[in-house]
Amino acid sequence: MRVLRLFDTHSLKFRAALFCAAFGWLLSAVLIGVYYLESRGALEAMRRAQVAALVERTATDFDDRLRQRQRLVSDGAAQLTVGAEQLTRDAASLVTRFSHFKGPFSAAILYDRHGTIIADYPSQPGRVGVSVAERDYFRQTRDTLRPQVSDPFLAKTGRRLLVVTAPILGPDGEFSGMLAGTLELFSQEMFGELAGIRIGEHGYIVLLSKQGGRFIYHPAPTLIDRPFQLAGELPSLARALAEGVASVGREGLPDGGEGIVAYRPLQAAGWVLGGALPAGEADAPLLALTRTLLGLGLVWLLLVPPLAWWLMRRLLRPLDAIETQLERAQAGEDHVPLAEDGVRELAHLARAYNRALAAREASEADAAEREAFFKALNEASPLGVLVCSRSGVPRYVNQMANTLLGAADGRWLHNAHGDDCARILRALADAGESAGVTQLRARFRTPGGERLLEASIVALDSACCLVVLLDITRQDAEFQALQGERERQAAILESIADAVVLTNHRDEVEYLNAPAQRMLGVRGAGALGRRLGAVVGLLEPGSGLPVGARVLEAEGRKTLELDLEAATGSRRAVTLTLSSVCAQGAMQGYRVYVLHDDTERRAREASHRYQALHDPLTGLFNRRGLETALHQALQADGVRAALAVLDLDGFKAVNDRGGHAAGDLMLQQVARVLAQRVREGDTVARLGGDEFALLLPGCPPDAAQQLLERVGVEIARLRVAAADGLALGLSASTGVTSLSGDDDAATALARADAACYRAKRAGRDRVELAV
Ligand SMILES: Nc1nc2c(ncn2[C@@H]2O[C@H](COP(=O)(O)OP(=O)(O)OP(=O)(O)O)[C@@H](O)[C@H]2O)c(=O)[nH]1
Repeated sequence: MRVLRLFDTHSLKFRAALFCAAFGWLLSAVLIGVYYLESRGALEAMRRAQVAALVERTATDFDDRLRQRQRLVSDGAAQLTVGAEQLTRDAASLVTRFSHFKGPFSAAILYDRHGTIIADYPSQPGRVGVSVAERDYFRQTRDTLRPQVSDPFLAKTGRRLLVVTAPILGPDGEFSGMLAGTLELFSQEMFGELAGIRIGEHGYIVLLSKQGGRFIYHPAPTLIDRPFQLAGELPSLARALAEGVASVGREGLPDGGEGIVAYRPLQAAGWVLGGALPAGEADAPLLALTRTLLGLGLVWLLLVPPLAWWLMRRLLRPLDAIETQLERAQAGEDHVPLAEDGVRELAHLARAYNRALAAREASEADAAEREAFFKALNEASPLGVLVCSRSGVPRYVNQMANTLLGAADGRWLHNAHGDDCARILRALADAGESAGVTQLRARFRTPGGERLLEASIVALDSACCLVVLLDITRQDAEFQALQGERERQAAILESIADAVVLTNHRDEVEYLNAPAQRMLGVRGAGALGRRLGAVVGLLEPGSGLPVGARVLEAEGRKTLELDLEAATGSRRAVTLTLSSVCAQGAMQGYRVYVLHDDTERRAREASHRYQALHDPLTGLFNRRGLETALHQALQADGVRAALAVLDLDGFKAVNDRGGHAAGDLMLQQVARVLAQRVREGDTVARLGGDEFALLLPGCPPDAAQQLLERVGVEIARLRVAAADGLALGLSASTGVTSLSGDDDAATALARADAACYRAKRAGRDRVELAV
């Protein structure tokens, strides 16, 4: 079980330890990898340097030895400045000069110019007379006249020999022959040491011929002089041969296998000295290192998890303390603050827990205090407060709730009316689904009588509801009474013919009766809540300017005549009676508008006014109309006007011959002529019979006279038909006067009338100015 707990993948310790272990593994893998690669590089470099150094050292040594011998032979040849014949003749004695060759060489040999051995020292039977004309070293010596070192060759004695040559020149510098020193290739003085040189344990030195096609020396004697194919993947050897430079690398060995090789050409002979360290030996330290690293890695692999686990346990130990504390706190034991030590994050956690603990204790104390306060409040509350389950089982009932419900035994729903009880139970069950408060009214039969209670229900949690009960029995009775009163008032208002509109303190329509709806051209619901000014226009008659209720109140006018423009755009004349509701509280600022439709009355009055001032036959003003206009003109400051009285001539004859209808027609035609000739603002009146008058404000007498003369001409052209078919005409006599400031209507008219009379007497059909 304990082991299983170790591998709890949800545990923080397990995860942290796993993370640490994984990190440790990864880090160590990276370090080991880097170390391995570094070491491999260093070992390789070291191995290459080792092989290259040994090859270089050996090659330098052999180069020195060969050069030393080349110098010896060259110096000897240089001392023999003899012609070919002399050389052949004195060869036996000349060769003895080179007795000092013994040591560095095994023998000194003289050749004639054709490559035939002519003398040797020490003498060896069978050597003199042998021809080397076809050998490379002879041809090259002869052709280049420079010292040469031959490739090793197998002598008849079975020994492997080497020849170092130099040309013998005659007095004229011609080729006379050749001096050579022979030496055994594997003598101690030359390459005999090669067999003893080792690179590491299995590494060895080889010597390759110039073309690299065969081994001059190889530790395996069977390979010596055996030609081999230079494989393409030996770049270091190829480079050493082709470019004559030293090179080192890891590649195939000339004798097969693979390893680290180094090649260095011998300058004196043009051969190539090579060193080879087989890969097996070269890589042995690397293999050992790899094994060591793998071993260490394995140990680290096994060691890291327990280490990480141990470390995490140590680091997270304060977490166990926190867990224990929290369990104790949950079990209701005393709250003990956590120690705020350990790693910083856990110390922060402990500090945060301690703060939360302190805050919780403070809020618990606060809650307890508040609970006591609310309990006291509930007991003293005029509201019934009840906490019950969703099925209505009470858990807390205050004093007032018991009183209101009339049941102290907890069966508070027992007294509720059947329907109401079911509604309350449904509301309790549904409470909380919509976050708000559910309000309903329920009737209860209590010992004190029937009660109507308003219950506000709100869910406290998934199991409990709070019910607040308010006794509204009396308010309901009052409301019912008020409702009845309202209905009565509404019936009265609906039965009267006038429009009644009630507006509130913001001038918004609160009520309007059916006549008002008709008059305003709106339906009740459409106008309610809108400002009266937006629903209907109350306009001053004549000017058409809007009139507001506040203006009317400010002017102290309660009843006045207005024009009403309805929402439909139609206008009508109304009499408005405005009264403010004299009440404090909710109705303050309310106004009642009573609108009486005055259209007919005002039309009738207008007709009367018109008839009183106008002549019905011609539509012109009558005498009273003229007198009114005359009176107004005389009252104006700086009066300046002309007044004309015009009387028709011979009208009686028109009447008599044409009949009364023809007379009326003539009168109407004359009226039209007069009305057409005057300006706007002038007044034309028929004073009676065939007598007319014109009041021309602002018109000087001369201009009036001229105007009326033109009018006279037009009147003279008028014709009406008589009964006998004849056309009847007439003329007009006119008297004109100017109004003066001293005039009144009568004197002015009399003066104009007198002028008219004078025109008549003067022969009619003319205009006379008053004097
Ligand atoms: N058709 C018609 N005749 C009317 C009306 N009022 C008055 N009369 C007649 O008009 C006539 C006026 O008489 P006079 O003033 O003598 O007529 P007159 O022929 O023009 O005479 P002088 O003015 O002297 O030129 C009378 O015969 C009236 O009966 C009316 O409203 N219609």
